[in-house]
Amino acid sequence: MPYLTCNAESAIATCDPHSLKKKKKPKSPAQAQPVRHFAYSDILDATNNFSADTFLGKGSHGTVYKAAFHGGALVAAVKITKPKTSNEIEILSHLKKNPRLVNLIGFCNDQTQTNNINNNKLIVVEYMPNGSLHELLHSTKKPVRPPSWTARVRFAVQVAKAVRLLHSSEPPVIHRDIKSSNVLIDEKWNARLGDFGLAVRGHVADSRVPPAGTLGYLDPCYLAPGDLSSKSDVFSFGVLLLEIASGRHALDVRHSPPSVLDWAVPLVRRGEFKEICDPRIGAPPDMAAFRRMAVLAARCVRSTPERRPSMVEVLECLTAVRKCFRAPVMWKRIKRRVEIARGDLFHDWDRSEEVVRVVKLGSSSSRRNGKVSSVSGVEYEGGHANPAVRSRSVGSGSGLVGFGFKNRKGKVRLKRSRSMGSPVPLRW
Ligand SMILES: Nc1ncnc2c1ncn2[C@@H]1O[C@H](COP(=O)(O)OP(=O)(O)OP(=O)(O)O)[C@@H](O)[C@H]1O
Repeated sequence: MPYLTCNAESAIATCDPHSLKKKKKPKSPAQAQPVRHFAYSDILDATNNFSADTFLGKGSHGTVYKAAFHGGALVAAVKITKPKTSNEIEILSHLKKNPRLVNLIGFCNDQTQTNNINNNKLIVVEYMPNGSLHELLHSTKKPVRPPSWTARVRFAVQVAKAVRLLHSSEPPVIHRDIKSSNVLIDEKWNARLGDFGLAVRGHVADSRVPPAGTLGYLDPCYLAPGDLSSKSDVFSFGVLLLEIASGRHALDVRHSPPSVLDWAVPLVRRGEFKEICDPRIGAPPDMAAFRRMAVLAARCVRSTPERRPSMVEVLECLTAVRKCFRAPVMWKRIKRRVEIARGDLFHDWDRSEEVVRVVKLGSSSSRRNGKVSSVSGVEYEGGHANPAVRSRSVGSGSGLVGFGFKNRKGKVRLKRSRSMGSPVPLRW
């Protein structure tokens, strides 16, 4: 029987039912299929001529439609993008299909036909029916409830698995655009990493691609092609982890500082972990495990890339955290009582209503009403009504767009957003 220790002060012993050997599940149809070539006419049929009711969404590089092939026997997502598509096909076709990725099903390079849509190539990927992690975390639509702690940690582990897989493939793949809107949720409510439009394959030292990524998630040390390493993905993952823990956007001008990173890392350094917890669901029952997760996130965003953990270490740590969160209910109850008895519990999460009930110390200090400073060069989600920054990718396989500024010769140069700041160096 394996024993799991969360930390020295609150060591708990748990029987770990998850370490028991699981039966290998049969592969999903998409995993078993080779990459297919689609005729443009089939795509037109499947998307009903790219009709409005098949429209799934629009990113900074293109549009995505839902496609039903063979009378609905195969439901997929068709992405029409200009600069990113070829790169995405190239990257995905070299990766083994994996349940943690939004896998490639096929593509259409029917030159004569696709001329109708400005020479765009089309990529067909697995359809993710439950939207993105960004929508789950930040949707204000009722009755959408924010994900529970168990679900959040599960999503974090699943994304970490996806990134570890990319970094350990031969040659390694660096995603360069890890963010909540690129984490899609499949039919079983599992997270998968998608959008490989900015990904780079091969040995990094050879890479000459200009820096690219999304404001708020972009590694501030990645300023030139030679700076790229897998640790840039680790940085973006750290920001994502803070977003998952706090429910705050990576950048949100309603807050000061607007960057989740600039706000959360000092709290981690001061040991104010409960302040980081998403107030909509309150502190998790296992604060020791949460602390580990928050410290891990802070280590991922360290200002020195070499001092950031590898994705192997990140995954190991998150897997341990997940086990604490999945500890049998009886153990959780006992631990919770101990925490209450010693005054360690700040919030009580009433599961039936999923509302935050303050048990001790009155209400938590508000972190939503801070003075807001503006962030230059960022786009607001849903126009001016919502000042949360819409996290759009910048740059492409061929150049950096949007995040930089044009000099007199018209060339785009990288501009560091003031709102990003550089992460506070950590001592642990
Ligand atoms: N495989 C898919 N299944 C279902 N919906 C998808 C799929 N891929 C993308 N979408 C949806 O389509 C929309 C646009 O996705 P896309 O990847 O082009 O842009 P993005 O990630 O939102 O932004 P950016 O291009 O800046 O990274 C998103 O809302 C996303 O949820």
